[in-house]
Order: sequence, then structure tokens, then C-alpha cells
Amino acid sequence: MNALAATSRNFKQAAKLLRLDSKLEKSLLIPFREIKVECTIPKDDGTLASFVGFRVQHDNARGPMKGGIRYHHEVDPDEVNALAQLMTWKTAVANIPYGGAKGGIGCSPGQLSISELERLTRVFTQKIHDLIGIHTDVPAPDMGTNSQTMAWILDEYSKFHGYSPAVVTGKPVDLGGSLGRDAATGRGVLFATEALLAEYGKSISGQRFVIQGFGNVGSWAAQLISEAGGKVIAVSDVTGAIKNSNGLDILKLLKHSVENRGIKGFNGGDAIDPKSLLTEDCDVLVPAALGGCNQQNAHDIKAKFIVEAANHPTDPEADEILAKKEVVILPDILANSGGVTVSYFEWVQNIQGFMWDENKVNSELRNYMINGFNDVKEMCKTHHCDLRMGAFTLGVNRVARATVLRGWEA
Ligand SMILES: NC(=O)C1=CN([C@@H]2O[C@H](COP(=O)(O)OP(=O)(O)OC[C@H]3O[C@@H](n4cnc5c(N)ncnc54)[C@H](O)[C@@H]3O)[C@@H](O)[C@H]2O)C=CC1
Ligand SMILES: O=C(O)CCC(=O)C(=O)O
Repeated sequence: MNALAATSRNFKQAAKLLRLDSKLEKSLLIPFREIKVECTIPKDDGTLASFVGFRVQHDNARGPMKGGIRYHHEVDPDEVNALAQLMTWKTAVANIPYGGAKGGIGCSPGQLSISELERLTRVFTQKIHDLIGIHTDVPAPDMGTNSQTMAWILDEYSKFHGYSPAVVTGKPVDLGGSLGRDAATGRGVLFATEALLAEYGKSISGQRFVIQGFGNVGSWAAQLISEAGGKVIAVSDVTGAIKNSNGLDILKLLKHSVENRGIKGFNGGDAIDPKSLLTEDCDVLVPAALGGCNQQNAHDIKAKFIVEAANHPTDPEADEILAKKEVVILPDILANSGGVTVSYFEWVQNIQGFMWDENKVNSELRNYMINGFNDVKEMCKTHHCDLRMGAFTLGVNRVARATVLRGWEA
């Protein structure tokens, strides 16, 4: 099942539990606007290269649409649609005043030079600048993009609309970015995992973690989990996978990864087959890359908890198998909502023209993550469902209420 079919299936299950009016259900599912643009740039060698860019604006009932921009060779319209829809439910679960959107360009960022990436980002921005904005749609980083990408979008957008730092979040701090945004998704994963484990009388300390993906989200999650006393025993990225049953030295791994553009060759553990990473014996599995948990490997997953730092890492077929095995899954729209939550703080700071210190950012983030977790738990009690359906019913219900309050008519 592709990402859009899976996300829509979860939405429909939530709509059923909420006994949503069928016309409202249909209207909530259909995206507000789908944008597809051709981005042609001169490459460094003088030849031309063409890429397709997407921005799907899913829903704006609760506020400006919000979501990252992904640069990856597998970006396709269905995937961007699914991710945009997930953003709508995620911002509602986090209870921040936004709707949902997502963008992407089908490209391999590792094979483009910095100046090619800059040209591509500027052309993409030129094509969509009229359709994004501080109070309409606010992009941010996702896989394959970072604060530099946001700086180029800010600069290009500002040529058309005047200096507008709040048009993107996840910017460099020197351009109005928020302290703590870089670490925010990983830190949110830490707070959500603490809350989840506490329900089972456990804490981070002493638990064995396996983390798939060592980019922004995976590396910050690894660092913070390890600082909190968790033992990160295996990590993978696109270059390979590494294991040390006594716990990897995450700071050394991070240094190696920066210097070598990947974790391959790290001498503080044994290289393992990346395909076996998800089925390693551990307490908590943290997918923080692309998809991963599927029908083929779900039977062999040994973790007791899965914390979805990535978006949509678990296929619905795997969900069912894992539920039968009593594996507890903390769903993406709750687990990784720390990133967009601090993006919200950044937007607020830009609009107020007042910068928060990092302690304030992190302590507010903790409040939002704990509130989100507790609100999801309440929905689980009300609807006798698992955490994924608890999160979906919470998000969908908030968006449905806002839609009706604004005067929705069939
Ligand atoms: N950056 C953010 O603030 C947020 C990101 N996410 C999600 O978290 C996930 C990771 O995003 P970022 O860390 O920002 O991306 P990133 O581009 O910084 O890092 C991605 C990491 O995944 C690794 N990777 C790629 N393919 C892999 C594979 N097949 N097996 C193992 N590792 C692989 C890469 O080598 C890299 O280490 C994505 O699903 C993204 O949508 C969710 C919420 C916010
Ligand atoms: O920070 C943001 O606005 C969005 C981050 C994102 O793309 C996500 O949560 O999946």
C-alpha cells in the first residue's frame, strides 16, 4: 500500500470512530491545492537539468499551512500528498494554529553541488512564491534540505515580497531562526519517548535503542537519548549500519559521520547489514529515515516499542502484525511533532520581533509534547484504540471542529 493509501486509510478509520459526517469526511481528505512545477537549471558544467517540484497544501482550517520541503530521488506526487495530509493532523495533535502542507523536489541532493542546489531552490521559489506566505503556507526543512535551503528560499521570496523572515522556519539563527530548532525534532522524540516509557514504569536510562537514519532527526535523537542514559546499540544511514552492544559513542560517531559524509567505516562498533537493523534485538526502535517497517520484516521485529521519528515509517500491514505481537507504536504525528512545534515558536518570534532563549524554547517544547501525549492518551481511552488511532482521532476531530466553526456547508 503506498503512503497516500495508507494515510487515507488511517484517516477514514478515525473518521469512522468519530462518526464524522460523510460529506465533511470527504472534504477533509481532499487537498486544498496541489502545485507541480518544472525547475530547469544550468548545471556547473554548462548543461541544463530539469527537475519536478511539488507543493501540496492540504488544509488551512486551523491556520496557515505548514510543512517541510523534501529533496529526494523518490519524491512523487502521492508521497507529497500523504505527507501534506499527515502535517494537517500533526499540527492539530500538537495543538498549534496551523494547517498542513508538504513540498518536495525529485532530485538526489548528494549528487548536486552547493551552487546547483542553490539555483534549484531559487527557481523552485520563483515558481511558488505567490502561493506561499507568512499567513498562507510556511515551508521548513525535511529530508535532504536544511537551514541553508531555507535561507535561499527566504532571500528569493523577499525579492518579490520584501524582507519576510517568517515565510520559512528552520532558518539559520543569524537570519531569524529559533535557537533549538535544529535539535527540536530529536528533542521532541526524547520527550515523547520519556512520556511513553513512564506509562510502563520505565525510563530512558538503561533501555537499548536502535536508530535508523543519522541525519538531522536521527543524530539529534541519538545524542539526546544517549545523554539521558539510553544505550544506543545500533545506527544506520544510507552508507551502512553499525552496532555495538555496549552502546555506541554517539559524539564520536557524529564526528566520523560529518568528516566522512556517513557512518560507514566507524571503528567504534561492528558493521552490520543495514537490512537487519530493524530486526536487531532492542527495547526501542526509532525509525528516523524513510519507510522501513513492512509486511516482510514486521514478524521479525524484536523491539517492544517503536517511536516513529520518521514520517510514515510503518506500513498498515506491518501495523497489524506488530499490534498482534503487542509492540507499542508511538505514531509519527505525535512522536516527531517537536520539529513543527519549534517551527511555530520560530514563526511567533519572527512576528513578535522578539527572540526567546534556548531554555524557554526547550521547556515550552516539553510542555507541548507532554500535552500532546496526554491528549492522545485520552482519545485512546474514549475510543478504545491504539496510540496511532488516538492521535488520528485527536487531530481529525480538531480540524473537523475548526472547519465546522468556520461555517462549512455540504
Ligand atoms: N527535519 C525535521 O525537522 C523533521 C523530519 N521528519 C522526518 O524525519 C525523517 C528524517 O528526516 P531528516 O533527519 O530531516 O533528514 P536528513 O536528510 O537530515 O537525514 C536523513 C537520514 O536518513 C538516512 N537514510 C536515507 N535512506 C536511508 C536508508 N534507506 N536506510 C537508512 N538510512 C537512510 C540518510 O543517510 C540520513 O542519515 C524523514 O522521514 C522526515 O520526514 C519529521 C519531522 C520533522
Ligand atoms: O517544521 C515544520 O514546519 C515542518 C516539519 C515537517 O516537515 C514535519 O514535521 O514532517
